[in-house]
Amino acid sequence: MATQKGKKTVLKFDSEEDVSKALAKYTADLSEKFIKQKGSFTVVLSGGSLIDTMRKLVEPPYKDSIEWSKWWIFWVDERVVPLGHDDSNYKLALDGFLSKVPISFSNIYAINDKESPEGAAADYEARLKKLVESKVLPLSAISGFPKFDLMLLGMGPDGHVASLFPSRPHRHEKERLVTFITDSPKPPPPRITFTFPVINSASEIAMVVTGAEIANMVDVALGNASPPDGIPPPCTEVSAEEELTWFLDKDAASKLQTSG
Ligand SMILES: O=C(O)[C@H](O)[C@@H](O)[C@H](O)[C@H](O)COP(=O)(O)O
Repeated sequence: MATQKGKKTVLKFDSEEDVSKALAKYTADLSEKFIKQKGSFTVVLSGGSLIDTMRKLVEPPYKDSIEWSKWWIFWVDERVVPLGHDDSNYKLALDGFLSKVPISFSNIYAINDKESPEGAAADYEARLKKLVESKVLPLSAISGFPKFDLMLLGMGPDGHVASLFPSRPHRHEKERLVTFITDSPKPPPPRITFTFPVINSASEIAMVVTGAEIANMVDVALGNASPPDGIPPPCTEVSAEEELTWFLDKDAASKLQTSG
């Protein structure tokens, strides 16, 4: 069984606008590569500022050049609220991205918003397992967990990624694909989230991080500084099977050494 993990690249840009441009090109290039390789492109979204930073992807030239019909969309985490609620990551992505491009509705994996957090996590996991059976999602030869082509992640100032928070034990979940939380420190409290075994089985991961308030945690995440409480936060655990690429604007990168 293969055991090799992928590489890490840190890209720094002068502005958030430049991050947005580079992220669009990166995503479009990966879309082309994976569709050529395997006929589909599985993309996992986050909530937060990511969707706004993806705005250049739905503009020319990418809007017209990407083979949107081959895309499959998932969420690395979702707030357990009705899909039409302003807190919903699905609604955020629908309004800012998905409604602007011709991705097949049946390829968009929103959560079941009629379920409890526990039920929604179990339901999402069961649907992922069906996609493994139908060969839409391969299994990682390294971990044995489903392997997505691209995960687009944000990070909180406390070092959380997805809805895996520093002070919550579910960040250590090693068996489940999807777990849940009812007391998220970032509102709203009820959420479901992919677990680290699934996140770290992705071929490619983009960590998209902008703004000065996150600069100290970027320094910790990249191993240049110790965490304030001595406990490595979730962002330090992220790795991809092929490549983890950090997209930072000048403000987010402001605490890094020039060599970082
Ligand atoms: O549902 C969520 O809250 C997100 O998926 C979450 O994990 C987000 O990515 C980070 O909190 C960063 O958020 P910002 O990009 O807004 O800072």
